Amino acid sequence: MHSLDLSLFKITPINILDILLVTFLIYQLYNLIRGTIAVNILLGMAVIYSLYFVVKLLQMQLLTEILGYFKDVAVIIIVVVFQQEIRRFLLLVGKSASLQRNKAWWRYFFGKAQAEKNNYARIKPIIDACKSLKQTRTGALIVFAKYYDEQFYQNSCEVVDAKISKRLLESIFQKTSPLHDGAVVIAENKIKSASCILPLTDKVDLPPQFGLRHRAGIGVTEANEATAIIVSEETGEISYAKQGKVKMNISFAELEKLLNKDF
Ligand SMILES: Nc1ncnc2c1ncn2[C@@H]1O[C@H](COP(=O)(O)OP(=O)(O)OP(=O)(O)O)[C@@H](O)[C@H]1O
Repeated sequence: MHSLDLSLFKITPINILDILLVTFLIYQLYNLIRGTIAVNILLGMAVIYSLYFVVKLLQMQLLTEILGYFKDVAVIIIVVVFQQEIRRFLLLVGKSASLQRNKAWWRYFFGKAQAEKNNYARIKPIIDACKSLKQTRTGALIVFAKYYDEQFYQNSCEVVDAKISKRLLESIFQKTSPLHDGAVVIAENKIKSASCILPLTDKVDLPPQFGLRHRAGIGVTEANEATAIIVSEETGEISYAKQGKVKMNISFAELEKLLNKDF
């Protein structure tokens, strides 16, 4: 009599770690594509994939062959269709880790209080500018890029490369300024560029009052390791976008906290 080979079912700590890591990766992937058009594309691919197995089972040769071609190039299709999501995922895995490390070193050498004081001096002109933009109902989009990807930003931007100041931010977004259309990008503690045309998010579940400015603010945080402040021209409300998610109508105290953490 044959005995059942139980070695196949042996669960080792490595197997558990493996399963946990795969679950974590699937969860991260789900977070990245949740609410985007990518979910529909993924569903479409799953339907075609299932169809392939059904027609193969039914021995429908012509359809099996046609769907088989599709199955063979599925990896290429995934890379092309999901390039934004893959880019975001890789950025998430790689760059944030090194940034956290830099912050930790700074705090280790100079102490937490000094680090926070230093940060407040950096973010104060931005908060002051937002206050004034809100008051005058001037639309604005300010992006904080953790890494200034020259190729990504410079193609569609005017180079500024100036010290961050309230008055400069106000002047850029003045309706009569030639640079007011588009976004300002702040990186490496400088206003690096203005008038940037950014990728729009393809999210379908956004509030109806969100137009192109909000879509661009969210879109840039999906494609890059960046956060964005959006000041609505219509309502003066301030929104904050990070990793494709947006917090609406935030207070200045909240904005300060968020910038302190992210900038
Ligand atoms: N791709 C883009 N990248 C950066 N900025 C953009 C982009 N598309 C539009 N904008 C900016 O958004 C402005 C138009 O905003 P729109 O009224 O459509 O947005 P909104 O989200 O409704 O914001 P608001 O509440 O300020 O009206 C443009 O004048 C331009 O400055």
